[in-house]
Amino acid sequence: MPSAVELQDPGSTAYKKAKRKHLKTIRNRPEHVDADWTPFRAAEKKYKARFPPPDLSAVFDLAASDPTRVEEIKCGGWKGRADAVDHREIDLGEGTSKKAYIFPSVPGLVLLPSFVSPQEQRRLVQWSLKDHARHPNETNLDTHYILPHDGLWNSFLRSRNEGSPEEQIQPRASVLDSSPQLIQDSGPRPLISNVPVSKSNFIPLITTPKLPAPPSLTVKPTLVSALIPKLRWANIGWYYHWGTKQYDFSRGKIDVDPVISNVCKKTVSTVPWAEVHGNTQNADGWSDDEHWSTWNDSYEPDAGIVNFYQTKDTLMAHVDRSEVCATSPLVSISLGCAAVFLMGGLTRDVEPIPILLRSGDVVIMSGPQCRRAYHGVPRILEDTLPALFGSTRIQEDKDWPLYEEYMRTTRININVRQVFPKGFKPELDLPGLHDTNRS
Ligand SMILES: O=C(O)CCC(=O)C(=O)O
Ligand SMILES: [Fe+2]
Repeated sequence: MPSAVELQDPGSTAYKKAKRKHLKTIRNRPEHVDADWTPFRAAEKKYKARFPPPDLSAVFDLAASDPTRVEEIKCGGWKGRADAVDHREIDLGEGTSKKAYIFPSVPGLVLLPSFVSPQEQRRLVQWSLKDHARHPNETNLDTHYILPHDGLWNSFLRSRNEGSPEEQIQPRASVLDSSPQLIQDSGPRPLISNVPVSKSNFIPLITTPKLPAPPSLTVKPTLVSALIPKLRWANIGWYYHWGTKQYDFSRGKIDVDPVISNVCKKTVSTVPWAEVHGNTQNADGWSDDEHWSTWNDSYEPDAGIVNFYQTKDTLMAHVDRSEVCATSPLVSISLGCAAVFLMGGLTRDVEPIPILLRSGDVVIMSGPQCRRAYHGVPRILEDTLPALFGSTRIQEDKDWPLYEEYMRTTRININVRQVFPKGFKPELDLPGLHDTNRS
C-alpha cells in the first residue's frame, strides 16, 4: 500500500499509478454529475476523493499553529490552515493552559483542541474496545452475529495471548428458526422520516413499537480478527433504534459509565458558556429548563454512541435530533487517526465549515442552532496515528501493541448526548416502561 505522503507527491511512482487507475475509473462517467449537488454534498465529494488526494488548505487545522503538535501534523503529510475559517478564541479561565474556539457562523459550536491528555486518550481507546464494545451494550454486529459475551476484542486478546485458535463467530440467522416473524429477507429498506423529537411530541414517538432489525441470511461463520474491522458502532446508555431513528426506552436503561460521564461533565464545566451563548439567548429554540446558564448542574449525559471508523469509512450528513433535550451539549471526542469533519447549517444548502479533527480534540455541539445543524465525516486521513499510541506503551498494558496495530487504520469517536432533563424518570411518566438498569 502506498503511503499518504507518496500519494500526495505528483512526482512519485505511487501518484502516477493512482492517476492511471483513476483515469480508467472515470472514463465512462457522465459529465456534469455535480450540477445538482448541494453545497454540503459538494464538500463531502471533495474530501472523500481518493485521487487526487484532497487539498486541505480550506480546512481549519488548529494544530497547524500549535508548536507542541509539530510532529503530529507531519503524520501522513495532511495539513490544513489555522486561519482557514473565521473563529474566535475564548478564555477558559485561570488554571488551564488549554484553548477553546467558537465560530460566528455556527453559534454553539465549541472546539477544544488537544483537550484530552495522551494518557487519557489511550485509556479511552482501551475502554472503547475492551470495556464498552460488548454485552449489554449493542454493536452494529449484534444484529447479524452471536458475539462472545465479553465482546470481540476480549476474545481476540485471549487467542493472541494464549496462542489458541480464534473463535469462529456464528451468524445469528443460523440459530433462529425460519419463521417469517423472526427472519425477514426484507427488500429495500423503507424510507424513515426522522421527525425531530420535542417535549410535546415525544410520548407517541417513543411508544411506537420498534421491531428488531432482521439478521442477514447471507453472512457466514467468521473469525474474530476478520470481524473486528467491521465493528462500526457501540451504543451508550439508552438504546437507539436505527430503524425508526428514535430511542427505544422499552429496552431499559444502561447507565453511562462514569469513565465517560466524568470526562464529559468536566469538559462542559470548563467552558464559559456566557461567552458562547451570551448573544444567542434570545434566539428561538431555548426553553427555560434547558438554559445554558444551568448546564454546570443540569448537564447529565444518558446516551450516545462510540463510532469506529476504518480509513475508508465515512459518515454522511445528518442531524442528531432524537433527544428530548434539544439544546443540551453534545460532547464528541476524537481518538486515533485524524478526520475531516463538516459542520453545516439547518439545511444542506448551507456551505459547511471543514475542520480537521485530531486525536484528543473535543467538539461540543450546543444550543438550538448548532444542535439542529447538518454535520458529517467525509474522510478519515490515512497514516495519521500520532506517536502517543506507539508500542512503547507496553509498560502500561502488555496488550498495547495489539491496540496500536488496530488504531493504525482507525478513528474512534465517542459521541455523548443528553436525552432527558436530569432527574427525569420516564418509567414514572410513561406507562409500561420500566427501568432495568443492567450496567
Ligand atoms: O465522528 C464524528 O466526529 C461525529 C459523529 C457523529 O456526528 C454522530 O455520531 O452523530
Ligand atoms: Fe452526529
